[in-house]
Amino acid sequence: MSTSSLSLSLSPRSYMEVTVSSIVLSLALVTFLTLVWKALNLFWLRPKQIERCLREQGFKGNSYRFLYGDTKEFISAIKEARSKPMEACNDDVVRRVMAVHRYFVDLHGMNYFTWLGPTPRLNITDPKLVKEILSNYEVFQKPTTSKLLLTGIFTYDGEKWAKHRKLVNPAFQIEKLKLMVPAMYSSCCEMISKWEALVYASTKGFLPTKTNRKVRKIRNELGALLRNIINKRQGTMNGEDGDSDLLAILLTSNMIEIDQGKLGNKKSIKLTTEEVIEECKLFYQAGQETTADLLVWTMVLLSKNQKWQTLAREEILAVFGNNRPDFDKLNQLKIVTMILHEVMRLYPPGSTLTRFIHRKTKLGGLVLPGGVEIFVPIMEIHHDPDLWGEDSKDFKPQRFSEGISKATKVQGTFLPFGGGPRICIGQNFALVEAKIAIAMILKRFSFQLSPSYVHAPLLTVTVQPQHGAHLILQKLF
Ligand code: HEM
Repeated sequence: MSTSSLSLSLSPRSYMEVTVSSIVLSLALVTFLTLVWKALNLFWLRPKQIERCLREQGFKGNSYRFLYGDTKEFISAIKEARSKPMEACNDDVVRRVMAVHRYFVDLHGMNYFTWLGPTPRLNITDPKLVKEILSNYEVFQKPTTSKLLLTGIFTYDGEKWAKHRKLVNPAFQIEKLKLMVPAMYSSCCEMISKWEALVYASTKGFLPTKTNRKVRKIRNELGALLRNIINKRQGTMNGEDGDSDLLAILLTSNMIEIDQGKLGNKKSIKLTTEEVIEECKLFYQAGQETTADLLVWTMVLLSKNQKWQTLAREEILAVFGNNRPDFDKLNQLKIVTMILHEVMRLYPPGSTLTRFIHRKTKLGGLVLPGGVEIFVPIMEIHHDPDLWGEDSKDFKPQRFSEGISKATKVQGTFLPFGGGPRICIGQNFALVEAKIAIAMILKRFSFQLSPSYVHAPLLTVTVQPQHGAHLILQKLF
């Protein structure tokens, strides 16, 4: 039978069915091949292309391995750090806290890149480049990984971030912070009363000690401080009207007027109540751990350096006497401020900053391909002897005696709160809270490390003492 006689024998209907099914088949094949191509591009060709580009610009790193990247190295470096005592890290805090980073520095030098699966992560420590990254928030955006953990202004980008930041800013202005001092004070009072009760209990035989001492694992209570302050209905505590907690202030002060342009019309915008609550939840997450860490490391370092503990206490007594800490006098706490800065230099609660570039970007003399994550190791920068001097690993608050700018050889290298337009919105809040807490603690107690304390700083989300902070508190009067 000839072909022409076969085609003639098909009815128009069955001819259409053959055509439709072949179109469907072809479409399915094209879709499948497109997906395969996309996957191949995403998981192989693109990473390899980026790798070539980074090597051409002088960066070193492992060759990209399909899908895994450097995952195995990440896991084993973290495991090893957790299991080792500080002495095994040559007493180098950075080596223990930033184990993965140091592993790659040892392997490739400071200009290295690693692979988070198929995403390359580029280490940048040059202060000029860091400044450029932090200033240009529209190009250097927050990576998706950070968006998995948090929501709110911490993770937004572009216009949404700008709008939220503008609306939330007023709640953190000095005038508003002043209103929060009573809430901070009463939260600290609650914590200190608890500690006093425990110390008192120990003298009644609760702990078989002769003096009124008690070993406290203090970090959890310090963490609870911020929880109270964010939503503590102060009401009329000091004869003041209204609420003075952060949530209330945010709800009442989050309205701004924006100019509509030519006609000079003004339009008011504000966050919805849900958005305000969302932001407050973020403040718990972003502020609680970080501030607790600042306080806990301050107590650990003041325990190790009794001279500074005494100096700080003397200053606090000279400034406040028997009165409760008040906002205007907090500025007079020069020694306490130096101590807090030095603690955040050595143990920055957020030890790294990360950004993501979506498209080809110029950075200093480099041209980086899109799809690269940038990694700024704050703790490494804070411990760099070229920036801070040969004594960079030592606790020396006096380096901040003439302010931050004179403490370092290169400006912009003290980054506990990040930098640029996205600098920590809660930095003044955190410092006021920390000063009040430290002032109240130092007035009531002296403290030292317990023999059971093991110095083991570790990076979880923030830099924390792996086995807790075991301190012996002694009531002063
Ligand atoms: C010692 C305490 C604190 C430290 C060390 C700290 C550190 C930081 C750092 C390093 C950043 C920048 C992150 C980045 O650029 O990727 C940041 C941002 C932020 N922090 Fe803090 N923080 C502290 C306390 C607080 C507190 C108490 C709050 C709120 C009550 C807060 C709220 C925020 C928010 C909302 C952002 C995002 C700002 C934005 O992207 O515009 N932080 N913080």
